[in-house]
Amino acid sequence: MNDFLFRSMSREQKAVERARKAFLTGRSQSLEYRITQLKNLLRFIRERQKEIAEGLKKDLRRSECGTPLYETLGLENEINLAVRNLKEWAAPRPVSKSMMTISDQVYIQPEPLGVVLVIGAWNYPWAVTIGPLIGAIAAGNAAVIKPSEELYPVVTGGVTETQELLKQRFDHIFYTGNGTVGKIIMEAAAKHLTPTTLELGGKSPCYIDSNCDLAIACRRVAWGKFLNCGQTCIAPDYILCEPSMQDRVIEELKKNIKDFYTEDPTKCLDYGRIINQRHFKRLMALLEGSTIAVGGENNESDCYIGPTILRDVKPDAKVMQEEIFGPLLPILTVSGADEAIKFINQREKPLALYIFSSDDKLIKRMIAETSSGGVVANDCLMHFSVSSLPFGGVGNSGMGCYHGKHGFDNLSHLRGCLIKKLKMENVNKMRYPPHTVDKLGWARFFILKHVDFGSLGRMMLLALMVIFAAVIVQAPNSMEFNMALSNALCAFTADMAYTESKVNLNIPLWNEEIFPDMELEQQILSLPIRCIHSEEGCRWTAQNKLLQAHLSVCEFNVVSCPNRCSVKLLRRELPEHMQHDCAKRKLHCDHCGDEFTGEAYENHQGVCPEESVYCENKCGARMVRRVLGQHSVSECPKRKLPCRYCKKEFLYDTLQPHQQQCPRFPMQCPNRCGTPGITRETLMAHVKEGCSTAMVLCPFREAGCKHKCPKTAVGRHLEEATHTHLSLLSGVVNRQRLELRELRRAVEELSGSRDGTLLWKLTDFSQRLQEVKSRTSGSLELFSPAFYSHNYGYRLQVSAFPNGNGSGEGSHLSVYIRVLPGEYDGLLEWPFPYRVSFSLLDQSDPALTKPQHITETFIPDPTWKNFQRPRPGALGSVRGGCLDESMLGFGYPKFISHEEMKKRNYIRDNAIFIKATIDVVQKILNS
Ligand SMILES: NC(=O)c1ccc[n+]([C@@H]2O[C@H](COP(=O)([O-])OP(=O)(O)OC[C@H]3O[C@@H](n4cnc5c(N)ncnc54)[C@H](O)[C@@H]3O)[C@@H](O)[C@H]2O)c1
Ligand SMILES: CCCCCCCCCCCCCCCCCC=O
Repeated sequence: MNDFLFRSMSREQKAVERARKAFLTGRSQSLEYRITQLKNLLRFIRERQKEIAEGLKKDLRRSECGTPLYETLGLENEINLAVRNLKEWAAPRPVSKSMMTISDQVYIQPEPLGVVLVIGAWNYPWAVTIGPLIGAIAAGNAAVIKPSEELYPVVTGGVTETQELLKQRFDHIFYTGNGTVGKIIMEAAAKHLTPTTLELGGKSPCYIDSNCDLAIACRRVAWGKFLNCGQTCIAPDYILCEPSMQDRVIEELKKNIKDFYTEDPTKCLDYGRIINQRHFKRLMALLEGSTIAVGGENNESDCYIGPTILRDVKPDAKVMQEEIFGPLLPILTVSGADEAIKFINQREKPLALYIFSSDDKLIKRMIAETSSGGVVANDCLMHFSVSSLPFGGVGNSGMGCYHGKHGFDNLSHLRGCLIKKLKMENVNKMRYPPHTVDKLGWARFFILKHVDFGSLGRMMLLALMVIFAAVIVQAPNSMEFNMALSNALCAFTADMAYTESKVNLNIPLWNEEIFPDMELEQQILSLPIRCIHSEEGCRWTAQNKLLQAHLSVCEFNVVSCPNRCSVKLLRRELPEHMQHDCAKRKLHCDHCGDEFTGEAYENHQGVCPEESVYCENKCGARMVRRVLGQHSVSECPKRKLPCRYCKKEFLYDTLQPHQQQCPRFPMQCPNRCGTPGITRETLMAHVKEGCSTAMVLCPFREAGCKHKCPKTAVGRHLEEATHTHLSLLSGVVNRQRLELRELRRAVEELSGSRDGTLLWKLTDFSQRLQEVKSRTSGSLELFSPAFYSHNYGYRLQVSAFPNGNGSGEGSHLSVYIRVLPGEYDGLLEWPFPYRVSFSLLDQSDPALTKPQHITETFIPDPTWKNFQRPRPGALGSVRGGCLDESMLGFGYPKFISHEEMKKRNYIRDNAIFIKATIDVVQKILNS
């Protein structure tokens, strides 16, 4: 493949391409290679046990022991089994021969398929991914693995990536998951005619017969159902029992739920959680319409659903319409086994069927009259752990199977092999034209006879065929032929008796009588022959009668291992087998000297306490394994230890340096104040703020107190210096008052208008008027904000006496204007020269009546003192207190009478508006 093409491929294409390329090198075919890979896989599982269990704890809240118990131990067993038996599984498998193939080699040769795609699910992610992988490796395949995205989203990707993967060509797809996706997988596989294994699910029924020990049955059902929070493909989905048993079944299940998971399963480490909120919601919806007998507690945020039992569930209830895959256990009542069988058969074929009964006949009958992927009597789930049983579904629950040799076979192509020689053409003549009745008779004989010959029998038959061939050629249709054949058979059958072979030939002999022919027998036995294993390489030739003796020593003869390990192999392979492979061979461990069988030795390897090993922490130390534990825990400089203070883990030799910087390291206050719990990271703050002996400034430092004393003496200082602090504070108040005044002035400056118009609103008018009227002396003058006659012009202010002053006092509203000291006075013409107008605005609605404002206008009297230039430096307003108050404003003491004011809407919402306008000549405005 050229580099450019490879780079332009998708991630999935690349993975498959890489696997295929590796497969085509042929290296996965050698048994040694397969065994090494399996052993590597075993080591990986053992080394990563902790991480594997931790991952599942996070996903499913599986307890730490749950994962080894239900997943990885089983995988270890599967690998050991494959390693032990691979040679036998992968060897050619001789099959029975017919007369037609008696002299041929006929066998099945398992061969690798190529690249297998394994798609796993999330509920037992290791069992359903690595399990098939073991079969794939053992069978000599390459494999691409796609675990469920629930577990490793970053590594694997989700549906899109899987679908991309499915576009590739595989030699087998092994899918575990739900049936809907199963159909997608099959459809994709069909494009390349890829064989597919589908490990699906379904509703696995559990029939509890009235004839059984209910306490034990319910204990086993409760275990099988609530394990992994019910998320087990073969969990009992629902119970079928007779109505009279229902209450007792519920009571027993309830008792066991409590025994396994305590009164409060939320706190029990052995009780798991639902994988995600989507499934949580799905399960909660399944409860609709059913009666909860036990449990039902739930918490969505924690994905928790307690072990729940539903009673009197009807077949059409929601919970009975799909695989539950969660901790809900419906009970349906049936009249007995007949109805249970009918109920099961009316539904899709389940992945598992559970029957609890003490009646063996009933168990056998239920097995005979139903169908399911697997069946277990008087227990749940346990068939999954029996490697010799095929594990898989049927119909809707899947197709194909695995575990042990079944996985090997499923992922191998079992190739039929027939190897003939270009000889014995005379025998073959019976199939060549011209076809005759005699030839057909012989063909019938050769085709229909299936025999299992021992080696000697085979040889005899061969002799028979030689004779047959000779005769059929010379006298194909004569008496002579029949006689010769009969004689030959007599010799043959005599020999059979002698060898005690089980050959039972029922050859059609045209009803002729058979008689012994000693001479012919001798002739046959004296024939020079080659060893029956000559094709395999045996060079032995001698008289026929010596064959038996030869075979007992022939290197090419198949023999059973004398250790009774059940392996059959060529005699010449025996020494090698007995020395290296035999599971029952005796071995001494070089390290501890103990004796083991081969099988036990394999398990002993890697764990022998006397073997010298390097420290796993890579500290370089070497020691016997026996002391490794002690070394790792208490001596190894590379062992990990948690810091006593911050609890983070460090290598032993970096712990010391860490503690010199650890932020949680306990420290003493340098002032020796004795405060406990100070750490390196809090020390600075403590010394600065918390330490009782640290020198601190007086709290009145902002007011000007310079006193400094230990924190503990602050109280005394505060008592002693009350006077000083008060006078400092009054200074602060005065300063702030001045600042406030300054600020107010600045605000007024900014808010006052600069276009010669003031619109001034006086609120609460009647209250103010009332207030002044009730006073015995003095009047109330209200001041407008200051405003400017124009930009850079005169600074002015209007004042009003609500109750009047001078001649208007008590009867009128008086209005005046004042010239205030302003910023630009030095630039202006003096005395103030511009015409001034006052208006009291009529607030009537202009849409209803034309407003009639009261307006008075005057030209300033140039002799009036207040129209002269104000004293420089006297900036401010009258209210600011900086203006000479003797400088009276100019205006109208009788601007408008109180009576007049009431007539129209001069007062509205208790407010009046006074408008003042300064007529500045245009020339000034333009300048
Ligand atoms: N027979 C068994 O051995 C076995 C084991 C475990 C689970 N199950 C069954 O699996 C089901 C639960 O698993 P799940 O299906 O929820 O697991 P899941 O969601 O993990 O899906 C299974 C696999 O299918 C892939 N997938 C999902 N949608 C896909 C799509 N549209 N195209 C291609 N691939 C897609 C996922 O990536 C995943 O690898 C249950 O029915 C259970 O009984 C069966
Ligand atoms: C005598 C002590 C033996 C303990 C052995 C326990 C083995 C338990 C086997 C449980 C099987 C778990 C089912 C896993 C199914 C995975 C596929 C489906 O979801």
